[in-house]
Amino acid sequence: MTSQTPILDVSHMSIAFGGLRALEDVSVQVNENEFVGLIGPNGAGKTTFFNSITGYIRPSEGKILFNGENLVRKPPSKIANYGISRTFQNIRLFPKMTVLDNVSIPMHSTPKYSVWAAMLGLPSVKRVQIDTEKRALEFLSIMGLVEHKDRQAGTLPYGLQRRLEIARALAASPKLLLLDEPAAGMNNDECNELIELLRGIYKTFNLTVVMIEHHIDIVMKLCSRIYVLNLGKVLAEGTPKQIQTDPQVIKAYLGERRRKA
Ligand SMILES: Nc1ncnc2c1ncn2[C@@H]1O[C@H](COP(=O)(O)OP(=O)(O)OP(=O)(O)O)[C@@H](O)[C@H]1O
Repeated sequence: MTSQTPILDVSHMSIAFGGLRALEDVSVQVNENEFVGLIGPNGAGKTTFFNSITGYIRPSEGKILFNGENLVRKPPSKIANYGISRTFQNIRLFPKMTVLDNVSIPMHSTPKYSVWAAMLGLPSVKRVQIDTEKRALEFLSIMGLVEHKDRQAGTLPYGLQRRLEIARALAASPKLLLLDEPAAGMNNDECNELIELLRGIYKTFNLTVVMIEHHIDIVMKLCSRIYVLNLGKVLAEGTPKQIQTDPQVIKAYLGERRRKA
């Protein structure tokens, strides 16, 4: 890692659920424009790590700095406004709403008009709504979803719902995008398409990305650096090559996945 100030600086963070230490003394630094992987066995604490950054779980110890701002004790809505968006392991869309509306909603989180203007139906409100729809369609186009724009989100095949989740996260204009198992449940072809899509949006939107993923080939292809969590602790950190050849990582995680593959 270079010596620049990290955009995300998590230091000595611990989280316990009753007697279970889900995270223990975890320190993770991510530089601007990095694409970082977070891997590890089931129950290692990866999603808990995302939940703490996004304000869903409060750490018992440690600091979470984003662009120098301490996120600990801040509510999820405020953290989202700082420029952190995420997707969820269990897809969280509005299933009864259209695909287009699912992407438009995050753009309304900071409306560019007053309540009065909206109530009076002023032309400025209409203009903002047209702009919002145009931008939402652009995100759908990037994610290959335009042809499905009028469908109810819940009726999309699983792989497309995952893509829609990413489009939604992008619509909030994040600086930092947290992807929680974006390839879960996808077949090989879908995984290959996802790699290209993620590579594209990472470059186009100048993003910083942290991705949890069990498909190791996806992590190895996209990430320049990887953290490995095991039993709530950072087991290793390094380049894909370093991680793939680390005996501790092979023992705790990669060996098991290779046997399954
Ligand atoms: N809200 C909660 N209450 C109690 N225990 C929890 C809670 N959330 C997570 N845990 C526990 O904390 C540990 C870490 O869970 P976490 O979901 O972060 O793991 P993970 O690495 O994301 O696993 P997976 O790869 O299976 O998604 C697990 O033992 C889990 O059962």
